[in-house]
Amino acid sequence: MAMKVALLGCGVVGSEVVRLVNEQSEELAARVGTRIEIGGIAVRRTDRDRGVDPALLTTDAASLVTRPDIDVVVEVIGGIEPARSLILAAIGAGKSVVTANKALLAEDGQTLHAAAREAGVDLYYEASVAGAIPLLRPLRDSLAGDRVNRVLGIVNGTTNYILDRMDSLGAGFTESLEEAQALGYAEADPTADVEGFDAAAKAAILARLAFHTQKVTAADVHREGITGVTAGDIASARAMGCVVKLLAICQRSEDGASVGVRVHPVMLPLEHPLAGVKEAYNAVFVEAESAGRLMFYGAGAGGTPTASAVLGDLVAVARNRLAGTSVSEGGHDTGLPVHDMGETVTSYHVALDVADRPGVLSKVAEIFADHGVSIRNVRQEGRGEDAQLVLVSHPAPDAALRSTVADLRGHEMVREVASVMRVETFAD
Ligand SMILES: NC(=O)c1ccc[n+]([C@@H]2O[C@H](COP(=O)([O-])OP(=O)(O)OC[C@H]3O[C@@H](n4cnc5c(N)ncnc54)[C@H](O)[C@@H]3O)[C@@H](O)[C@H]2O)c1
Ligand SMILES: N[C@@H](CCO)C(=O)O
Ligand code: NA
Repeated sequence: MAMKVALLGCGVVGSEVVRLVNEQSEELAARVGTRIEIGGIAVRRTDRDRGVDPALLTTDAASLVTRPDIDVVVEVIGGIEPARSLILAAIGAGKSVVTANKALLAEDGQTLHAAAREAGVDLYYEASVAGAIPLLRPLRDSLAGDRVNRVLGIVNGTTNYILDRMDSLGAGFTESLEEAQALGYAEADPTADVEGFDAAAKAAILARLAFHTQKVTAADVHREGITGVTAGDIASARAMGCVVKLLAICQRSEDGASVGVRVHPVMLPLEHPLAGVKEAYNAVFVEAESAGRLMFYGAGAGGTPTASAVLGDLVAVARNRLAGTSVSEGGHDTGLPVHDMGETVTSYHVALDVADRPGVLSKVAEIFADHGVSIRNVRQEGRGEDAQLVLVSHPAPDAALRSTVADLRGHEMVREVASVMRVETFAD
C-alpha cells in the first residue's frame, strides 16, 4: 500500500519535494518496497499555477494533517506558528513528521520529540541543518557509540556566500546578500541569516544531538552575525594567513561538566579544512573521541538539495513503517548545562592603530597581562601616524579578552581598535 504524504507549504523547498516525489515515483517504489504519493498540499492560495494537480491543493492545513488517509506530514512552511500546532496535531493523529524547520526545532524540539515518542511515530529533520548534507542521522546513529567533543560548522550558506565574495572578489556586503537572495539561499527575512539567528538555531540542534542534552535552545546560543565584519577585518585575516568564516561552535568544557554553544565570525587558518569552503557551501567538522576528525561537506541551502534531504527522511519513514517500528529521540538526557560565553576559552586577534613611539608596545602588553591574558604573537605594520600593532592572544576566557579590549579602547595611546575577531587555531 502506498505511503500518503501531506505537504505543508509549497515554496522553494516544497515545490521541489513535489517534483522529486513525482519524478522518482517508480524507482522509489521499487527500491523502498512501497509507493510514496503526495495526498494533499496545504498552501496559502489555491489560485496560483504551481505545476501540480490543483485537486491536491487546500488552504485548510489543519484538516489535511489529520485526514485519515494521510500517513506522513512534511512541514516546509517555516517559522514557529502555525508550524508547531500543525506538527503536534499531526503527531497526535498518529502521523510521522518530516520537517526542515530549524527555527521550530531549536525553540521547542523537546516538546516535539516528546510528543513523537509518546505517539510512537517518527520525527525526522535532516533538512533543517546543513540542507542536503547527511549530518544529523550520522551524528545520531553512526556516532552513537562515540563521544563527540567538538562540532565546528559553516551552517549558513547565505553568510558564507557573502564572506566569500567579500574575500575573493572584494565585493560589497549588500550586493552579495542580494545575489544570495536571488539564488534562493536566504531566509524570508535575511536578518535571520546575517545576524546569525539561522546558524544559532542550527547550533542548538547540533549541540543537542552531539552532547545528548535536550534542553539547549537557540536562546542559549551566544550569537554574533556578520554585519560588523569589515573589509579591514578581511584584510587583517589575510595578512595572518587566515580567512573570515561565520562558525557555529559546540564544545564540551575542559572538565566535561558543561557545553559552550556559540555563533560568531572567526579568523580561520587557511590550512583548516573549513577554510576552503566557498560560495554557499556548508561544512561541519566533528571531533570525536574514537572516530577522530570527520568533515561533512555539501550544499546546505537551495530548493533541490534541501528537498533531497526531505526525500531521504521520507524513505526512512517508509522503511520504518514497513518494519512496523519508529525511531524516537531524546529519551535519554545527559542534562549537560550550557555555560556562559564569558567562560568559554577563545583566542583574540586585535589590530590597534597606535602612536609609533617608545613604550606603546609595553603598555599594550601590560593591559593584556592585567587581565591574565598571554600574548601569542605581535607584529607592527606601518610607521609613524600609520602604525598598527597586531596581536594574537593565547586562549583565555572570553570575558577576560573582552575586558582587555575594553581597556585598550579607553587608552590614550590607542587611537582606534581597528579590528577585533576571535581566532580558531588548528593543530595537525
Ligand atoms: N530554502 C532553503 O534553502 C532551505 C534550506 C534548508 C531548510 N529550509 C527550511 O525549509 C522551510 C521552507 O523554506 P522555503 O525556503 O521553502 O520557504 P518559502 O518561503 O519559499 O516557502 C514557504 C511556503 O509556505 C507557505 N505558507 C506559509 N504559511 C502557510 C500556511 N499556514 N499554510 C500553507 N502554506 C503556508 C508560504 O506561502 C510559502 O509558499 C523553512 O523552515 C526553511 O528554514 C530552507
Ligand atoms: N538561509 C539558510 C537556508 C538553509 O537553512 C542558509 O542561507 O543557509
Ligand atoms: Na542535513
